[in-house]
Amino acid sequence: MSIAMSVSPNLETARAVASSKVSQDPFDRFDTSDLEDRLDNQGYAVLPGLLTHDDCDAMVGLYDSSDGFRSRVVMARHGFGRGEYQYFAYPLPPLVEILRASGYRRLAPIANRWHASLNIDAHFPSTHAAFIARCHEAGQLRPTPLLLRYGQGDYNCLHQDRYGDHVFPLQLAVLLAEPGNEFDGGEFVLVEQRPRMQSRPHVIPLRKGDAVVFAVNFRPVQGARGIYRTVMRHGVSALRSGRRHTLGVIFHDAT
Ligand SMILES: O=C(O)CCC(=O)C(=O)O
Ligand SMILES: [Fe+2]
Repeated sequence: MSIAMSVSPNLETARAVASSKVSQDPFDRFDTSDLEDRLDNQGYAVLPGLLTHDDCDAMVGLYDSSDGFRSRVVMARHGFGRGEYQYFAYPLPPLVEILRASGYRRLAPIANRWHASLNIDAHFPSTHAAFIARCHEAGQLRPTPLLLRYGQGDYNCLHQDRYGDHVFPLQLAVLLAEPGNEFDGGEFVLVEQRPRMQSRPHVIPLRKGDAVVFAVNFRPVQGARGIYRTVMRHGVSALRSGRRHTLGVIFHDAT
């Protein structure tokens, strides 16, 4: 039996769809200034239907592939929660690559404005290739986009995805399964820690294919006496049933 025949038809389809040339930039449908307003006002923004259901299914189908990933993490082993994820290896699937390059291009001006408002020196170049070159020069060489998989009772503890000194302050997660149909529970949660105040929770309702763009580690907030920063963490509440997958796109690479 040839190697190709031993691969399941679903996996074959997933590979074909996920590696086919992406003709349309998924961000084209969205108004960047609206995205910017929402990020400024709340530290996150939902992009409804960033990916089609077919693209979501193709991404999920990649999870069981024996190649294309650099490592697999079982969350309970590290106290990260329950469930598992895999980091993609380079070269990334074309759809992930386009989300990373195009997402970065749209978010870099916002990241630069956020940093300027908080008097942080780091300035982000306009292309993702230039930013990744900077990460690689600093020894942050390993790709960070990932696929996550949760089953009943699984959850993801509040965390921040920083992987070295070079941190791009915004990231993206795409929900690849339909709540209420493929799973219940498993809600995306952001917690915002405000200086000398109690922390504020945000539960972000997402449907299959929706993306949430959110602050990696902190965001600027306009206060009565100037701009201050709040610390952001994200996680996922426990699934009551079913199976939930997400695609995470982090723009910096890891040491
Ligand atoms: O599964 C989720 O919704 C959260 C994924 C996550 O932590 C990430 O993309 O960084
Ligand atoms: Fe994360």
